[in-house]
Amino acid sequence: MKVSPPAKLVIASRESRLAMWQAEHVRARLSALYPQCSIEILGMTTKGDQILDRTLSKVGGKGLFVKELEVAMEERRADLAVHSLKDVPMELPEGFRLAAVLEREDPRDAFVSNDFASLDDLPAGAIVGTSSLRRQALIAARYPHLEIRPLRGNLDTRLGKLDRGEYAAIILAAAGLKRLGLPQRIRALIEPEQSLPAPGQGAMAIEILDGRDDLLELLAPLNHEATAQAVSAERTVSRVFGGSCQIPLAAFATVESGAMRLRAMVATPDGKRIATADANGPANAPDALGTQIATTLQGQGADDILAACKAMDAG
Ligand SMILES: NCc1[nH]cc(CCC(=O)O)c1CC(=O)O
Repeated sequence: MKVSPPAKLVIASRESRLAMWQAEHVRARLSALYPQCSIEILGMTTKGDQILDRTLSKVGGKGLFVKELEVAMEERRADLAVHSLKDVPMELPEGFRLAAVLEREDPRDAFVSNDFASLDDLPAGAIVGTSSLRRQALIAARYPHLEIRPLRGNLDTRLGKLDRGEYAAIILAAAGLKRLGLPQRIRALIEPEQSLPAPGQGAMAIEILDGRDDLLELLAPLNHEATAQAVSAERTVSRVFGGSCQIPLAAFATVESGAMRLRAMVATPDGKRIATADANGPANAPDALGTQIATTLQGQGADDILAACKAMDAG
């Protein structure tokens, strides 16, 4: 069936350079599919972008990056919103849904430094910047001699702090650096075996108002089935453990010829206690595999680990 697009579509996006790149990417793909449709990008600042001084988890979490965009869709100032899936809450607010998940970029974490080639090369006491509890726990577990300090802000801000010498090295998502045309900043890619990615890392998602079935059809060609299956399993794991970014949690799925491999991890922020799980299943039943992995993690004491995280957070 031939889809007929409206005369005009508006994409809501955060204003960071990465968010704008992603919105522009979606705009270009939609323009190629629907050349007669005029597509605009509505850039906006979210609360999450404004809060740079506190741990995000303490002030409201991932929802802070998407709320303003959702309001724009509710008020019909925008038709769709483009997000880094990693920043999208596990449960969307009522009235919204994901319409498409785009093919994943490199899901790995990247080691970025001006003076050192890899984590292995850092001397004792070297300062590593990351505000991700997942990255913090994984580094603390393998490199207890390094000092981890918070690092917030958009990618350019973070790179600026590294370049001013505030850190010996920082850890960033490879996907963001590649999209911004900064792959040369990556000194080493950290394999999933060493640093298991966060749920959804490297994937973009398009969110719409529930009920905009006109858009669903229009956006369907942008959906990448294997990526959608993988991130669905990853997000199920996160959902089982409360879906917050207050706990160090990783979940990473790969799909090949209809088969999925899902790996997941929960840890205490100091990396002293870690539960891991690794399982295979059919790619077309991602939620079942996600639930199964979560159960395995629970069998390894994940709930204890989470209780310990909460106790540390309160203390
Ligand atoms: N937490 C912020 C965030 N959300 C998405 C990305 C990068 C792109 C992606 O993972 O899709 C980043 C930066 C980072 O983690 O370094």
